This record gives sequence, structure tokens and C-alpha cells, in this order.
Amino acid sequence: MKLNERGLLIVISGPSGVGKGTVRRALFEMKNHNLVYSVSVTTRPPRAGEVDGKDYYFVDRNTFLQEIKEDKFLEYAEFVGNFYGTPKDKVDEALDSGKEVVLEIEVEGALQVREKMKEAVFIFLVPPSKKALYERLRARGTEDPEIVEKRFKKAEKEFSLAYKYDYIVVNDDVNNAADKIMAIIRAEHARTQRTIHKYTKMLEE
Ligand SMILES: Nc1ncnc2c1ncn2[C@@H]1O[C@H](COP(=O)(O)OP(=O)(O)OP(=O)(O)O)[C@@H](O)[C@H]1O
Ligand SMILES: Nc1nc2c(ncn2[C@@H]2O[C@H](COP(=O)(O)O)[C@@H](O)[C@H]2O)c(=O)[nH]1
Repeated sequence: MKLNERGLLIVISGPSGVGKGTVRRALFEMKNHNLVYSVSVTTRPPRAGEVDGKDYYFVDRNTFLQEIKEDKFLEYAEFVGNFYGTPKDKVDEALDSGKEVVLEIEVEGALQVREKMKEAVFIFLVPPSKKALYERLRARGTEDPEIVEKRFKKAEKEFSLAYKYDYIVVNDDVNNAADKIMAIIRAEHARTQRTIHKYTKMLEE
């Protein structure tokens, strides 16, 4: 395949409860995009309403550990007691077919991707305030209070790594944040195409 036919990889991170999933869904509802969402594998039990194969591939711990051994993940990490990983073959397939692939993953995994895929774009979503983050996490009502505390505490470490990302986007308003992310994706796409075009021309000379 030609270099310029390969899609762009977009990594979105941010502390638990900041609104990554909500903003990503708003992004995918926009018109005229070429995005696909990479469904992760996890050992976390499904939340009410979550669908296997759409929200996550839900597996048990032994299956996940076996898949690590078989080198099936582009990246993986443990987050507050559960494993999460990105299936490598699906991401490669989608990129090879020219799609823009969105990963919504925590920071440890994102930094693994940074090492492997230099051309990927890294976006870190932040809340308007810490108070708003805590309130979103608590009000979502999907975790027991003790897990809410653990996830909120983990946010400190995640914030401290935000400087490793290419862009920081504030999720004050969902549509606002989705618009900003779409603008980043379009600009990065254009920049990548220009760079590839330049080098292809140079090689032809
Ligand atoms: N801009 C916003 N203003 C107010 N509430 C928001 C906003 N964005 C998201 N929320 C709410 O915050 C809660 C957490 O959002 P969401 O589940 O999308 O976060 P997340 O970052 O994907 O979390 P996790 O990493 O734990 O999966 C949800 O109840 C969602 O409706
Ligand atoms: N490193 C990875 N992190 C992932 C992946 N899929 C999701 N996540 C992140 O885990 C936490 C918790 O998710 P939750 O659904 O239990 O709230 C959150 O930050 C997700 O973005 C993955 O494949 N790899």
C-alpha cells in the first residue's frame, strides 16, 4: 500500500470521569468523518447497558494473560484492579484500510503507543476543575464509592503526565470539546498528507 493511504492513529486519554467516552460519542455523531473506534479488551465486569464487542470485549483474567503471552495487544495496562488492552490486529487492519483510528485509553498504555507509533496524535482531555471531575465520577454512579476514590486519586498521576501529549483539550462542554478534537484530527491529517507528499516527491527526483 502507498504511504499516504494509511490512516491516522488518534489516542485520547484523561482521568477517569473526565468525559472521554461522552466526548468520543459526540465526535462519532459528527458528519463526514472517517473515524473508527478501537474496541478494547478488558477484565472489568460490564456496566449496566454495556454490550460485549461494542463497548469492550469482556474477558476473564486468564484469557487476558494468555492474550498478553500471544502478543495480541498494541498496548495494555492495569487500571484500578482490572486489565485493559488494545487489540493490535484490528488497529492495523483499520489503519491499512485508510481509516482514522481512535483509541480511548489511560496514560500508561498511551505512552506504550507513543514508543511504537511515532506518527500517532495524542490528546489529553482535562476537566474544567478537580471538583467537576470528582462530581462527574461520583454522579455517573457506575462504581462503588471506594472505587470512585481510587479512580479520583489516580487522576493526580495522570495529570502529571499530560505534558507528554500533543494537545490538551478542556471538556467544559461536550460539543465544544468534540469540535476541538475534530479540528485537531483534520489539521493533523492535512499535515501528515503534506509531509508524505513532500517525501514521496523527493524520492521521485
Ligand atoms: N462536559 C461535561 N459536562 C458535564 N458532565 C459531563 C461532561 N462530559 C461528560 N460528563 C459526564 O461525566 C460522566 C463521566 O463521563 P464519561 O463516562 O464519558 O467519562 P470517561 O472519561 O469516559 O470515564 P472513564 O475513564 O471512567 O471510563 C458521565 O456521567 C457524563 O455524562
Ligand atoms: N491502557 C488502556 N486503557 C484503556 C483501554 N480501554 C479503556 N482504557 C481506560 O481504562 C480506564 C478505565 O476504563 P473504564 O471503562 O473502566 O471506566 C479509562 O481511562 C479508559 O480510557 C485500553 O485498551 N488500554
